[in-house]
Parts: sequence; C-alpha cells; structure tokens
Amino acid sequence: MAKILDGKAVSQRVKNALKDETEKFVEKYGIKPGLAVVIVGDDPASRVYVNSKKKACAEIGYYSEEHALPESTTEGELLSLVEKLNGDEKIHGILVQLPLPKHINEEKIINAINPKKDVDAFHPVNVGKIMIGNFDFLPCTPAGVMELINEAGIDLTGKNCVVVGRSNIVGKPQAMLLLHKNATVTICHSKTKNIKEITKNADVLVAAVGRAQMFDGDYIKDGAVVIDVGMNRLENKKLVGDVDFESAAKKASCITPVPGGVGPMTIAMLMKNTLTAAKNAVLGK
Ligand SMILES: Nc1nc2c(c(=O)[nH]1)N[C@@H](CN(C=O)c1ccc(C(=O)N[C@@H](CCC(=O)O)C(=O)O)cc1)CN2
Repeated sequence: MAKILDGKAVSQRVKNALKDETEKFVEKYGIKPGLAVVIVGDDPASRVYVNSKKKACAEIGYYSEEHALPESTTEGELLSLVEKLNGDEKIHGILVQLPLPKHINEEKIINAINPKKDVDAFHPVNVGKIMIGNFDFLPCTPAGVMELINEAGIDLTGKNCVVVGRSNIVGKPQAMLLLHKNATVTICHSKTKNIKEITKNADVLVAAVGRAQMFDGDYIKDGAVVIDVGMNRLENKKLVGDVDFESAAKKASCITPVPGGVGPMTIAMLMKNTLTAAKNAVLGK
C-alpha cells in the first residue's frame, strides 16, 4: 500500500513555523502582515476556501480583511476596490477568489493587482519571474505540491513527471516548478492522444483536470508518486479528486488523498506568500 502524503499535517507544520516567524516580524517592525481576501458572489466552494484563508490568518497572527461583494458587482467596481487595496499600507497581500462571475474579466482584475501584493502569483510579472526562476511568490497550489514532494524526501532529478492539465493556476506553473527541480516534464491536456500510455510511464503524476476519479490504477506506473489536485463534488456530496484513490494506491509508492492532501497546502502556501509580501514591503523591495 502506498504511503499517504498528509497535506493536513504538513500544512500545519508550515503554519506553525510561519506563526513563530510572524511573532518575530511583529516584534521587530510593529506591524502585522495583512491579507485582503475578495470574494464576489456566493459560490459555496469559494466561501469555504475564503473562510479557511481567514481562519489561517487568525491562527498565524496576520491582519485580514474580507471584502464580500454581491454577484451583481461590476468589473469597474471590482477594479476600484483592487486599486484601493493596492494603496492600503495595512494590506501586503491581495487575493481575489476565483472563479469570478462570468461578466467580470478575470485577466483584467489579476492584471490590476500590484505585483508586489499578488500573493497568488497570477500577475504576468510574477508569472514571468517564475519562468526565469527568480521569483518572490509561487502560485499556492503548485507550491504546495512541491512542498509535499520535498517533505517526502523525493528527489525529482531526471524523473519523468507528467502533469495532466494546463490551467494558468495549476498545470502550467506546476510543470515549470518541476522543471526547476531538474525533472523531465510532460504536460497532457484534453487534446492529448493516449493519455494512459503517457501517464503509465510517469515516475510522478500530477492530476489536475477536474474529472472525478479519472485516474485509476491502469494509469499508474508501479511505484509512482501520485499527486491529486482535483476537487470534485459527487452527486452524493462526497468530495473526490481526479484520482481513483483506492485503485491508484495499490500501484503508487506515495499518494495524496482528497480531502487532506493538496488543498490544505494551498492555504499554507498563501500564508507563506503573505509573510514574504510583508517582509518585502518593510524592506522597500
Ligand atoms: N485566487 C485563487 N482562487 C482559487 C485558488 C487559488 O489558489 N487562488 N485555488 C482554488 C481554490 N482554493 C483556494 O482558493 C482551495 C481549494 C481547496 C482547498 C482545501 O483545503 N480543500 C480541502 C477540502 C475543502 C472542502 O471540504 O471543500 C481539502 O482538500 O482537504 C483550499 C483552497 C480555486 N480558486
């Protein structure tokens, strides 16, 4: 049976370390790292994630603000709020919860966030920095995946890593971070032919397609590391990933569960980025 990569436990360790660092930061500079979380509309999943972010801020000792706006908010109104937060000294990190309602252009909103406060690392300036390998922030989910792999003591050098999914939030940056660790990386997507043939050769598989339990044991190489980024709610309300856990765990050497795998790491990495943003602000970086 595979070793379970416990995101809940690892994220708690990360948050504990951040709490200690934050105490020292507050003592030295007399200010708290500040995060503004913006949510538009009432998507129930987004509400859960925003609540988790606020809870983590309180746990670590950050200042946090929630800006909950109605579904009817216009793009202009949201841009004005982002502009206000860009100029607010108490706020070091700005996070606009995605997805946004259809009538708001996500790209426009992301581009309006000051890159220094872009704790999601979605702004083109930060995306470019990640590409070069000289970055301030990493996007939270891919960074969380890397932390889990690192915690498990897995060396990625020369490993055949397959990322399934090519979103700007997960798939693309994930591939880049694996590449930075000297892995040989393949990205698969909806138009890829014979996905199974490709994943069956993966030493590390990162599944990020948003299709419930798509990857069963037939997709997995013996001894592979299987990372499940999927978050799918079944009709019976059960939360499952993109990986068929029971079946895949019989083949894998290490595997992340859903819930309790990558999800909690996403929040921990956001907290790490927020402290980085605050440190950079006090150092005038
Ligand atoms: N602005 C952003 N929007 C979104 C991001 C993001 O990184 N930035 N990522 C996702 C959602 N997300 C964070 O916002 C997120 C997803 C899942 C979890 C999590 O802890 N999941 C739990 C289960 C929670 C549940 O019961 O529903 C787990 O896996 O154990 C945290 C954050 C999209 N939007």
